[in-house]
Amino acid sequence: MKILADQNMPLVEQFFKDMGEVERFDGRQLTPEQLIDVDVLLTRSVTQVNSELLAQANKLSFVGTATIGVDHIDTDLLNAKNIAFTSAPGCNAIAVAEYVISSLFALSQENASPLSGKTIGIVGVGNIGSCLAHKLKALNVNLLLCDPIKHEQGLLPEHVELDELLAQSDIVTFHVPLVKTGTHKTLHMLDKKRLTTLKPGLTLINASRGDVIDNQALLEVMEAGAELDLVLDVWENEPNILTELLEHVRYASVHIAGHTLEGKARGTQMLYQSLCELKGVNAIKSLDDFLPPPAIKKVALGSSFSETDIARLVHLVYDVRRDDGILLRHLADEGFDSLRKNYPTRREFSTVVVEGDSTELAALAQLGFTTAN
Ligand SMILES: NC(=O)c1ccc[n+]([C@@H]2O[C@H](COP(=O)([O-])OP(=O)(O)OC[C@H]3O[C@@H](n4cnc5c(N)ncnc54)[C@H](O)[C@@H]3O)[C@@H](O)[C@H]2O)c1
Ligand SMILES: O=C(O)[C@H](O)[C@H](O)COP(=O)(O)O
Repeated sequence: MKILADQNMPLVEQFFKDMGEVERFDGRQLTPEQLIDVDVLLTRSVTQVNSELLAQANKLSFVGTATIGVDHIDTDLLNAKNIAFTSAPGCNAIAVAEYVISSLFALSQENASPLSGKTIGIVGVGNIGSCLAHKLKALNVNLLLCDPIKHEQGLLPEHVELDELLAQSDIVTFHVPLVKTGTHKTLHMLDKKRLTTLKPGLTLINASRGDVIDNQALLEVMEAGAELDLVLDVWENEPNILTELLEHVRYASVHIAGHTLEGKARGTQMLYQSLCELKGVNAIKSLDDFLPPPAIKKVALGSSFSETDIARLVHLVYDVRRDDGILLRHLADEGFDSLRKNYPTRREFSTVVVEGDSTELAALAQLGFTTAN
């Protein structure tokens, strides 16, 4: 079996080497010719899987993307060609939720404004939105949730309409898929009209897809003096982003919110599990077989613990300002894709064991840390 995998997908050889011959490709440069005689194609988000790419795919029986977003895949085409398809729902939910929490604490610190008591609106309450909501409940904030699809399914009675959520929140964070048409389309969900009505002081976080916010319109409202705190991980037209927007953004990163070591590796593992299921073989390999130990393994707490201390602990594991600095200093000389490819290792909160008898231990466990008395 010939397996073609994106060069930025970790642990492919470890998971798949017993199932076939593994070859790597550059996600943005894959050509139709490279798919001749290939049985399995494993991608990340930058490869457009469409009729043009599959024109010469004579043996392809399985396509997997190690991402939750599937806007780069023509799933109808795969269906029509009887090619099995799988994505990796939830693989990076923890990573993105931790990116948002790191951003919230960084803003709270820099604005000298405690997080406690703030109203946070979450738009899109799927894997990421619900993981984030669960973690935020540990932090004494008010939550507003917007997901009309879940609401229609009877799964989110507390759903708040987007415009009401934007008006009532101090911070709004987007976790929707990119949907270009239909009643619930998310393309330019924040268009010029909505952007001009946002209240001064609002924090906007986008770690979903760049096209959810009209970037040109955002630049125009910022240039016209809008007082918004912007945290942007995703951009329209990646990798050729609107660089003029950067000077208006508090924390800017290169689409890495989901790029913890665990988040990316879980995506590979989920594709391995799906292919094993399709081939009727036991999926005996697991992430624990391959992940290295973290640099910081254990932290001991004192007996009294404040919000500032939780922020310090979060930033000990991951401070979003590290990634902001990398983008600002190196975008021009390295380029967007290269910064993503060479992203420094980031681990999840759960890799750190927090010891102590503080009453805050339960909150830290809910945030995702491993705790021990
Ligand atoms: N920046 C990153 O690194 C990164 C990482 C992971 C995912 N993402 C993006 O985030 C998106 C969400 O990820 P997820 O794992 O939570 O996906 P998910 O499919 O589990 O959840 C998406 C949720 O959005 C809801 N939704 C759809 N249209 C909506 C609308 N118009 N208004 C409000 N809610 C709407 C859906 O009902 C669903 O509950 C992905 O599709 C992907 O594009 C980005
Ligand atoms: O949709 C997703 O899961 C994420 O956006 C994903 O992490 C994107 O990153 P990439 O696949 O390009 O590494």
